[in-house]
Amino acid sequence: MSLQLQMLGTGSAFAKKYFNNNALLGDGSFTLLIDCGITAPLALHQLGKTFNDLDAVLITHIHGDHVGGLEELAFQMKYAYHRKMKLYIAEALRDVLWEHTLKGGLSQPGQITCLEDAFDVHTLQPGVPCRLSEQIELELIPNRHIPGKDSFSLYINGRIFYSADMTFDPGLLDKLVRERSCDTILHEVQLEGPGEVHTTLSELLSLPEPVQRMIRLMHYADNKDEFVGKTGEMTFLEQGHVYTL
Ligand SMILES: O=c1ccn([C@@H]2O[C@@H]3COP(=O)(O)O[C@H]3[C@H]2O)c(=O)[nH]1
Ligand SMILES: [Zn+2]
Ligand SMILES: [Zn+2]
Repeated sequence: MSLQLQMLGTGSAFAKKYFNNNALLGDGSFTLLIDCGITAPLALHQLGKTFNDLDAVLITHIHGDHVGGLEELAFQMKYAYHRKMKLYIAEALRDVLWEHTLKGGLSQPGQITCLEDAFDVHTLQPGVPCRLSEQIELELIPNRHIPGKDSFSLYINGRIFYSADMTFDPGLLDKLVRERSCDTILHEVQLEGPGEVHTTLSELLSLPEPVQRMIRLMHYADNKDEFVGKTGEMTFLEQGHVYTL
């Protein structure tokens, strides 16, 4: 069963050539937006789409390049399209998203006073697969990104790993490939410098070649073209292209 992946953007948080690393994942009759960053409204517009073309949005963690477009999404759904967008979010992120990110802009006494007034909220528990559509099942995997902040990777249809933002975790990748039938890895990459809160290209290059061949790189800096041909067996995802997974 194949899925379609179209990256709204493939850029790092500070990239200017590329939009924020947000993705459209579709099964033909259902479209999920994975993360909705600051640039998501413009990126979607440039692909000739609107928020009304989406069925649901999922948030991996609370950083502007992953949640900064949610206020516009919620307002457009309420005042232009007159419906609520389904929001899939880890239970651990639910209150943080409202209290620390969205409340200031979205709240309107008597109209929008909580996250549920703005979205059709579906909370997810890590490790518990959730069926989003006939052909999309998704599980949250807690990852290490910013110490002390919750953040999650995604495991889709028991075979596709979507790292979101995370530090290098070769043990997790090895386990997914060896024990959980993983055949596709969509992985963030920091091309230069120490990883700190991300996974570096040199760390990914230490993985066995068969694992590298499963990896498509995303969340990269503006100088990505300098690294074409220097990524071992791994290839770059390009924003806007439609991939069949
Ligand atoms: O301890 C920290 C926290 C953050 N940052 C930067 O801020 C960005 C926030 O979005 P991001 O997670 O896509 O990328 C992060 C980094 O670029 C950092 O370098 N070190
Ligand atoms: Zn990011
Ligand atoms: Zn982040």
